[in-house]
Amino acid sequence: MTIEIFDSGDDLALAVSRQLAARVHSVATVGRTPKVVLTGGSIATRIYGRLSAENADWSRAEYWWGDERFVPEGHEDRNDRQAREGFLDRLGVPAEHIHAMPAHGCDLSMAEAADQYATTLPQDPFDVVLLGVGPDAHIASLFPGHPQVNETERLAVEVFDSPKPPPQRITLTYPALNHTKVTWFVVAGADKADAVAKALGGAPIEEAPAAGARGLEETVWFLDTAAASKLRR
Ligand SMILES: O=C1O[C@H](COP(=O)(O)O)[C@@H](O)[C@H](O)[C@H]1O
Repeated sequence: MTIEIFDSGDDLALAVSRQLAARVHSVATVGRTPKVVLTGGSIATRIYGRLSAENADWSRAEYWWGDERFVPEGHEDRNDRQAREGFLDRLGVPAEHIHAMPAHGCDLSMAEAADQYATTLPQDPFDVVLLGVGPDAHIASLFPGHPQVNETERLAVEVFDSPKPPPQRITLTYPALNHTKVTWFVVAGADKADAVAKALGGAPIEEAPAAGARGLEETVWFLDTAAASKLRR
């Protein structure tokens, strides 16, 4: 596990966008399809806004989400809308490479929608899972004290009572999130400092869900100085 600390959120976003471009390029160069799991959240907006400046064949990659808000398609709260507007649409990524989670109004119950999404996940590990972290140390829509953190069978599950609005969501679980070569946490801001300190300080997943995510080959915490400010040196 590695921690990289940057002077600002913008510096962090620049570094992550460059490293993601390099990763996508290196996977594509050996003839594989890069498989990337996207996150929602504030720092993700800054990262996505920079990706078009990086020279990678973004259209070769396929994209999934770690979690999604169960609101209608195109709703401003959708994590897929954030990524589509940030880079997927701008860079012309083909629709068949974009594996968005089902939306409210899709004729499936939330449980059915979660199970249906699980069928879209690849058999091989993801190449990169990006994870934002909330001030309560949640990742994706795995929240402290919620039963989804203890799910060991289903790869995607429904959440009816997210403490952060909107309450209805679908989230990947640890068995899916951790089926990845690389996990990159992306965290900026002083309001995340306690969460980062807890997750890296060995708190149980029930208290700090971020503590339970890791890559098979690499786990990196990209932090700005504010988010890193409560880490013990
Ligand atoms: O609701 C969510 O929150 C987290 C973190 O968001 P932030 O704005 O506090 O950075 C995000 O990782 C997750 O994907 C999203 O649905």
